Amino acid sequence: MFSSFTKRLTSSHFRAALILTASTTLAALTFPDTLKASQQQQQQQPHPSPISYSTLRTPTPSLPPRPGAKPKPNEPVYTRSQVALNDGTDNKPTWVTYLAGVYDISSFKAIHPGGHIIGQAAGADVGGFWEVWAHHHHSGKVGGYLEELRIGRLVEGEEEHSTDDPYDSEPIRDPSVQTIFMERPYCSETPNKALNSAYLTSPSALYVRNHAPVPECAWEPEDSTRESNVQNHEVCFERVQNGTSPTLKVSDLQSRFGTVTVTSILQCAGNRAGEDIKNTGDSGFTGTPLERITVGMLGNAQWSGIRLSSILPALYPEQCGKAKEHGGGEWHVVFEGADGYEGSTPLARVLDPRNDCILATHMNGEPLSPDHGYPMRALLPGIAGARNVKWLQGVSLSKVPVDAPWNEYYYKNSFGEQIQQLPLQSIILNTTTNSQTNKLSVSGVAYSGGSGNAIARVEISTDGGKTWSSANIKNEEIKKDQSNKSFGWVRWSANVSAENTTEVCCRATDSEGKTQCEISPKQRGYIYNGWSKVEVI
Ligand code: HEM
Repeated sequence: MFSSFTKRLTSSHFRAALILTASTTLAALTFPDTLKASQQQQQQQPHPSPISYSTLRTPTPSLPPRPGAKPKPNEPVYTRSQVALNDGTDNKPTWVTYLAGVYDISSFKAIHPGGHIIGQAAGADVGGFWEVWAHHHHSGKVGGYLEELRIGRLVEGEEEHSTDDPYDSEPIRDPSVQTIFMERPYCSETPNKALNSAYLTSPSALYVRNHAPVPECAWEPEDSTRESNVQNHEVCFERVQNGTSPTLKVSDLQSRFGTVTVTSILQCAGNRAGEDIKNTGDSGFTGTPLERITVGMLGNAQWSGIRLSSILPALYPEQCGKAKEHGGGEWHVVFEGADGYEGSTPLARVLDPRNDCILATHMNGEPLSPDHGYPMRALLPGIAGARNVKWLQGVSLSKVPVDAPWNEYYYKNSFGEQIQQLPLQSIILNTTTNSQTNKLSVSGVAYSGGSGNAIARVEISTDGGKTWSSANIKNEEIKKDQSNKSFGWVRWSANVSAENTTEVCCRATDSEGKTQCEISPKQRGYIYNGWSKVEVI
């Protein structure tokens, strides 16, 4: 899936990053038709430079390259052409280079957490790929592998020097409205104040979890052409019938299937990762910039787009018919982003009209912003953010979940299952003590996650959960639209006595009577939903 997608990449960013830093062998293997054209295009054409988003683009600070593994005494020395010969074909070993080191990844390929795409660097340098998949520069795990895999060094002067920066055209972000964890790939959360200030979260404040640079399709020009570019955006629906893969324009999809607006939270599976570590011990987040995640990888918005429950049966009647007969069966919907990211979600979930799954083009009435997937993204209410693939350019059905790293290695629970549905949740966003009345005002949000059930009550405790009092839920501000369920959040507030109060906690109960537990089970650091607890100073 990934490799077929890679051939369809249109971003000159990606091509440039891969081509200019990888060997000719690699480039010829991966992008046979586009290599020369792309290089010429790079030289001849500056980046598109209209106003609005594009003039606001700024380079993000580059990361220092990972040091690589130390040279071993008397280690062999190789030329780049010798490395290129060992590209894993015809039973030859697979070698790669990084800085001056030569590495044998023949056995490592099979256990690489990023999956088989490591093969794209066979016989060549990994540096350019790691500029795109910059997690290699953050992860504590990569250095140890490099030590193990090192087999020699390059002759002096043959190291690769990256000439292109895939992160040089990121959208500008206002650091005053987001808390930034990583610049490459950009990753941030929304501060409590912004979450607490309105029923709908603004696009500029909404958390961002990118895994690679923002791709070229989102480098959008002037405000005047944003809407028309959305209409002209194309999505490839792979192997629809008789093996054909039609590419359909958004405007065609809209006129055929209509558009709807639904309200839903969007939440990263790693939200509350810091509390998870505090309450249940270390996780994969420990030691990474993401261990600082608090409660803000979350937001609530009105999303407009086309229902997948209309599109999929029309394009994939056979599979959808079977899925309906057998309660969903084995099929998965695979979403491919223009950044190389992929995710999949069971067809049964996406096909059920009650689940409000759409291909979204607008957030709160405006075209999506570059960081939130312009011109189109998957929006699967109640499903972890990681599956709501941004910069959508491909949709397909598969009998197995997609074998991308974000499905196979990341975003899985302790049982090795792909995380899909978000849990019931309530979060305290503000506490204020009034010293005159000796009252504590508490406010926050609650939502039911994957079930889409209404929130029946939110309760507050100031004695560690021995006694509870009900909060006031602001049901009146829920926006009316075409939503079939309650995937949006409710905001709530409460006034409790501040007398001897050192900590306040909250829990939510949904319309089926399900209530949050004090501490939720360990899920490899994901989807923590224990009571939200805040110290009162
Ligand atoms: C010597 C070569 C390589 C080593 C030792 C290596 C090692 C790793 C490790 C340890 C991780 C998991 C990091 C963590 O979870 O903390 C990872 C993830 C990943 N790797 Fe590699 N890798 C190599 C080459 C490549 C290449 C050439 C590519 C792309 C063509 C690639 C693509 C990825 C991707 C996409 C991920 C998922 C994380 C992300 O979103 O960036 N890797 N790799």
